[in-house]
Amino acid sequence: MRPRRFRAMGPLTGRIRVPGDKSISHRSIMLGALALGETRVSGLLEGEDVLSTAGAMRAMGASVVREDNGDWVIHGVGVGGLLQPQAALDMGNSGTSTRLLMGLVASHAITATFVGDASLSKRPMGRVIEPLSLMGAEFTPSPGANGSQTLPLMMRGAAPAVPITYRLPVASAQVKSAVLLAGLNTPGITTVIEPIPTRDHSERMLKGFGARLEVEREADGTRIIRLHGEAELTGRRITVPGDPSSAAFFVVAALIVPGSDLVIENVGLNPTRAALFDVLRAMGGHIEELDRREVGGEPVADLHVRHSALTGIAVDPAVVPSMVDEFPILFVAAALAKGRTVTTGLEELRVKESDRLAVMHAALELAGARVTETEDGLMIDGTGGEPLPGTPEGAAIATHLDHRIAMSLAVAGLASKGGVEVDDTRPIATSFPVFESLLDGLASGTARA
Ligand SMILES: O=C(O)C1=C[C@@H](OP(=O)(O)O)[C@@H](O)[C@H](O)C1
Ligand SMILES: C=C(OP(=O)(O)O)C(=O)O
Repeated sequence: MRPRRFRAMGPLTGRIRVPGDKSISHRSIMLGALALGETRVSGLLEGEDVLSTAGAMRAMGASVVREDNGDWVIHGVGVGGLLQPQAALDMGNSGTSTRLLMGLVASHAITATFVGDASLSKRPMGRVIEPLSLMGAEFTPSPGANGSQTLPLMMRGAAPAVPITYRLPVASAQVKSAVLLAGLNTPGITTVIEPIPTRDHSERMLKGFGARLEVEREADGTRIIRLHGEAELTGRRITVPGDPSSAAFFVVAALIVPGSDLVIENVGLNPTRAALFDVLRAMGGHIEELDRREVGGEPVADLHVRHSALTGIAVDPAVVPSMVDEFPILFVAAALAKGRTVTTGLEELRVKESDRLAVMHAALELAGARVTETEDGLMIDGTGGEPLPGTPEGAAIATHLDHRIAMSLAVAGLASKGGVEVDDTRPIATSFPVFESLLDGLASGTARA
């Protein structure tokens, strides 16, 4: 464990840049590993989750190499060409690696065992086991596994796999992507019906690599995604935009720390990801988009954020999929806002790296905030801008191997009287390895002015 007390510091000013998007980084490596020829990725997130994906793709035959200039170069095996891994695939803390790679393995004639850390080993895999079994894959729980739907799991892919039409029972980009990736090496057309739109990086990137994929939108917003199987993918150049889910921590920090005036450069603003910024604006946050442009086929802007007086709101549950990872940090903003913030429709937060409703409830209360937990959300009565008391001496926030809990409470510490003690900062490296150095740079005034 690596504990740390995060304390109030001066205003956040200057310009920073956050690392590459985690979702796009995973997919760059996976699709590059299935393509023919070279894929060159700049701005790849070098977080532990993405490195788990890189390790697995190497174990299945792809060459994945980091060059001295920071670019990552991938030489793929071609769709259908994945090799039998010689050892269990260690997915660490990463749900995205696990579920998407299960999709890839499902339509190859190979057997793979997936293992993960204590957090990942509790997360539900039934949601991918169901559609991938319909496609022909077979799953065997390892002896001693806790039930049949959690890691460790052994799976045997099917070749040829069976194309399916699958309606997503849960709004999940990971499940959608698992089925689409399995469809790549499946004869015929694999169809995913998505009643509630989720992040669309897989669709954008599959097309970019040359797959035939069509998206139809129905009047009620349902998306029907059809992927033509036995695809041929061709290597390409990818520039990964900055991760909005990482930028979120510094956006909220600048909003709640008096005097702050911060520019966060190169933030991905794909509409299926960016709802947090709209919610914070509706709460009174000054967040301005500068120089809107396209990077790697994704909308990007620099965000100019200034300290703001926030007001609590009721968050529309319709936006949940487009900010699903941002609720822990939104809860921190709510704890500093004037009045009550009400969130609903957040059942999925209970099956992330931790139960993010229960853990944020306990964490914010320990830091002195007023929080009520419901079945599907939190209600938070904010301080109206007054700093939180902070965690008492000798008590620490339990982060439960969840990077977003650790970073959210670190930000809460910046707006506290006595500081917030986080029990373990190590999980931060899964998605945002330079989080603490960026924060410390801002505190010491070394961020670029
Ligand atoms: O597809 C992806 O890259 C992701 C999808 C989301 O998960 P779900 O699909 O389980 O909601 C998100 O929470 C995760 O951080 C990344
Ligand atoms: C839920 C997350 O990631 P994953 O599902 O890939 O572990 C996250 O990064 O917040």
